[in-house]
Amino acid sequence: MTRVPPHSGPGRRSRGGTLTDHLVDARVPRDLHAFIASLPKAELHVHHVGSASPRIVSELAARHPDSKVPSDPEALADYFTFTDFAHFIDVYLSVVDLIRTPEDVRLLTYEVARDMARQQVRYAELTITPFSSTRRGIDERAFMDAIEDARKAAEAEFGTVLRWCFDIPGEAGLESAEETTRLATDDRLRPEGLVSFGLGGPEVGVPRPQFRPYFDRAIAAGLRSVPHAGETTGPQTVWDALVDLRAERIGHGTSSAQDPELLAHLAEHRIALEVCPTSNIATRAVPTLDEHPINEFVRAGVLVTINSDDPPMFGTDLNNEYAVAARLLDLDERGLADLAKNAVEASFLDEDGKARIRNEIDTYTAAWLAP
Ligand SMILES: Nc1ncnc2c1ncn2[C@@H]1O[C@H](CCC(=O)c2cccc(C(=O)O)c2)[C@@H](O)[C@H]1O
Ligand SMILES: [Zn+2]
Repeated sequence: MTRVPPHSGPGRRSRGGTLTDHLVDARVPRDLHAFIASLPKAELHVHHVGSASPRIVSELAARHPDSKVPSDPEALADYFTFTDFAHFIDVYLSVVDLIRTPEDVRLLTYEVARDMARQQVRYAELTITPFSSTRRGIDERAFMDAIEDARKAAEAEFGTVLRWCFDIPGEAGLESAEETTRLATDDRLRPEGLVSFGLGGPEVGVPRPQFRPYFDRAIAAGLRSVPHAGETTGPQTVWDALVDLRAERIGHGTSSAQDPELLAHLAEHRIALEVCPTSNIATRAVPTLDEHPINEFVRAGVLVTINSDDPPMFGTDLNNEYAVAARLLDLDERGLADLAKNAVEASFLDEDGKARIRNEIDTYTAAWLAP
């Protein structure tokens, strides 16, 4: 197995910069960017289709000219500019429509793993929405085989360990909840890599409690509960995710900062927030990075993890999200290493696997700081 060398960003724009140039913050010292690039990491909140690189999306758009997704990378960057969250979901679904065959699924999954390996991601829990693919005609058995084939190839070739989170696209209603639960709990179908069960899509008009019976079935089948909550709605949505869906982690949880009692509860019970800073700006969930509540989370003692959500769509990658966190939290190398270890702690990897990555992080950081 060969380690994929770190590289500076997710790809090169035709005008010579990288997709994240406009986000790489000059206020973060260059050597911190270098430290981050080779820092071993774990990622807990990142979406399958949302991670399709511009190259993959362009290639698939060229195969399907009937799609409204541009095949030109330059036009694609403009296409991935959103006026609000609903607009983001529309664009997201237009990319979902490009994934039409099991081979598309396998290619996408393998290439996402390659991009992660380039950023020294040792372990990732990738959120997949199987309902969105099976309802568009991809055979369920072929879908599972495609993601498992890519997962095993990526681990063998890149050393990146992938696990799956299957999530319900909440706005698609209880039909999608039933289908997602069936795919996640039927022993003849559920893939070996499946570890958790989530809930994504718009939160407005999609109350969490209605999904309790489905999360009960998923948890009874041994899956861990990790719904999105508090991304575009208030702290009550986070409370509902904790109480009704028995969430062990919260996707985003941005509005938790509005409720000191909720922050104290999250901290006391070590319920991690899967924070995705640039996502929150790109979807307009938070107006500007300087207004992001990540500092409130840290001050309250909440277990904060850093994630990229849908990196190419948001013109970022995981390394850049760590650089954003370094600036917002004023972190040095040790602070960044602690962030990386938070994600390891909050992951559903077994204890041996956690110890292995934690040791890698500590060894790397010590070597970096050695005089
Ligand atoms: N930041 C995010 N916050 C929330 N979700 C996010 C985020 N990023 C990515 N997602 C993904 O977007 C999907 C949305 C899919 C969806 O809403 C929908 C609605 C109606 C029909 C269908 C369909 O497939 O027929 C799908 C979710 O499954 C989720 O995994
Ligand atoms: Zn998400």
